[in-house]
Amino acid sequence: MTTQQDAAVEVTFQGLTFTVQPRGGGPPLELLKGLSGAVRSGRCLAIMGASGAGKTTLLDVLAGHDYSGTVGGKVLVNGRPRRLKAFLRISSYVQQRDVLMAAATVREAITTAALLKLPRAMPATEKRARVDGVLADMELEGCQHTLIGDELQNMKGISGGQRRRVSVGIELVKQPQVLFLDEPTSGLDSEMAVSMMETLLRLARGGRSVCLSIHQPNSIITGMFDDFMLLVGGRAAYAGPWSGAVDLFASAGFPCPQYRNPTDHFLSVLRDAEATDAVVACQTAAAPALVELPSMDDGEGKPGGKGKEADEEAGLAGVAHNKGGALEVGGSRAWSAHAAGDAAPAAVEAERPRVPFAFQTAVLSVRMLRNWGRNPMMLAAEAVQYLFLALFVGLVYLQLSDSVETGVPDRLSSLWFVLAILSFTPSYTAMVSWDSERLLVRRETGQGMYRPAAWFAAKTLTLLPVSVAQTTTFAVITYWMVGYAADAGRFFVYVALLNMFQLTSETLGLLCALCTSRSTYAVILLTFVLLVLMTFTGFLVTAIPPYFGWIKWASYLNYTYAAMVNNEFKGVTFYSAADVVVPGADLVPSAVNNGLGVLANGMAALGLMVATRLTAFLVLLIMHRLKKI
Ligand SMILES: Nc1ncnc2c1ncn2[C@@H]1O[C@H](COP(=O)(O)OP(=O)(O)OP(=O)(O)O)[C@@H](O)[C@H]1O
Repeated sequence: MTTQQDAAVEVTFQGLTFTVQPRGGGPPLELLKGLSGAVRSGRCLAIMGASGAGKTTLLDVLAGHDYSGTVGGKVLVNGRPRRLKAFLRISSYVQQRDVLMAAATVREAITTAALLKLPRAMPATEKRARVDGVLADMELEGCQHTLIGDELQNMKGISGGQRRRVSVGIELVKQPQVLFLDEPTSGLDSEMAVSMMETLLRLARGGRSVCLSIHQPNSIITGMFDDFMLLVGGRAAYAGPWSGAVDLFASAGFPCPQYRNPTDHFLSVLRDAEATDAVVACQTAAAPALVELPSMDDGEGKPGGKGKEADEEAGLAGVAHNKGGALEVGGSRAWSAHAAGDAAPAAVEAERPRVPFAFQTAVLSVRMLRNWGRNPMMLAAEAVQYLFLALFVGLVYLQLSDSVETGVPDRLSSLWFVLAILSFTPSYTAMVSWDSERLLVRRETGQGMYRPAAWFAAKTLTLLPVSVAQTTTFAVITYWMVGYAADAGRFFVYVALLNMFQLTSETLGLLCALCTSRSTYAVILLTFVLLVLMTFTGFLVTAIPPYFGWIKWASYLNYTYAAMVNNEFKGVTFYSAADVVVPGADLVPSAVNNGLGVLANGMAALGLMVATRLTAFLVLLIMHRLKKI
């Protein structure tokens, strides 16, 4: 795999600036201050600097990753303005944090990436070969069948170094020509860090352009750098071949002491503001080769003479022509248009998924099912929870009588209690589940691996049978233990109403989680919404103030409760202490009786279930667009 070289791609940047508006107000912050350099084919550019120097920001901007600021300056791909959408197709970005599915094995994680990232038309044997190649390249063959795991979930798995390799491997399946990595060696011991660097160097030598940020490299690792960029406060203290860095510091008056790791020396010099200014001034004057941009007038201005293929790969061929078909590669018109496009975050388009929606949904469904299969305790805990709550309700209201004095109020409160349980339980479960998936969905949809709609469809498809099984079990136990009307028709209506209700609650939990950036906020929002809705079912408050009247009509709790009460009371009789027969219909409290029958209330509940689901779907799409998930 490392030997495959489609086309050499060189990314150059000149006068790159990045400015953000601080959230707390104040003047704009310039995080990158006129940086120039190049990520060259077959070479490895290492970016170093103290914490907060701007390494991640630079990688984000170069990789075209999601950012919320204004970019200035030029980013060229093989000498031509970068077209972000096309560039994302030929490049990959491995972020600092490993966001992986804990319940997948190493091979499964890379296979899923291959299925979703590679064209559907590619034969399965070829995809398998690609996965094998990645496993070999990343030296993961020995642990390919080991679970990735997660300490927080108490799931034993692969080591930290192997996790980093899996993250890189997931990006390598599409054989990117340019690879950006944010601190690929962080958290690894020195031996693993060296091994990771060797792997990356091998990839570079295979024809890729590799750009990485790094912290505290040891001398073996620094010996592997081809090109080097040293940042200090968003400025470049050095940008050029690694071999020239020591000389530059020496010429600025800061020679590296013998036997000292040069990178340690550089960082210690840059701690002093005056010394930093001296080094930056020296660097500006020296302008090493790395900074020089290829000639923009030269359509073949790229290494290896593979300009045409590389341009096509970068998607540049189309934009390089004006309306008349004449080349406009170096023209300022074309240039400024693209620079502006890159500067606007809204224009950042992720790589388009190349596999059909149905296939994405199928792959994700299999992964979700496998996740449940590997976490039997998760499913079992939920089942036990429903079972326990059903038995609890059954025992509290065991075999209610037909007495007007006791049976009627207890029936009303038991039905309300059942709904209270099915309001909180599924919604909180959905919220917790989204919280554990949020980062993974963000990374994968952000990279265009699949559409958010495919995730939503897979979630709905896989969740539905489980929810129905859980709720139906809950309904059967409560119905017969409590002793509601012994009538098959009423029983099935009860089961159907509870299933719709459970799904709406589950969706409401997801909706609250999608609308908020943190689980804490989601809990607050969901609790508030549910408590408000529960207040106005007619059970807790009989005379609802007119200004709150509208809540009742928008509440799925109101319709479901009214349907359940009508289903239980209408057409049956109850007995008072004086043995007077009272028709059940007369015992439905006026506050609960909303004037609609069982069917009409059920249809309203169904409509709200669909509406809530659609709203959650739309919010997911909007949040994805706004890069907020
Ligand atoms: N959106 C933002 N708004 C304000 N300041 C920001 C924003 N993003 C980054 N910064 C600031 O920009 C500086 C550079 O951040 P960056 O994450 O690029 O540093 P870094 O060199 O990668 O640091 P580290 O090595 O600790 O990861 C930091 O001071 C950071 O606080």
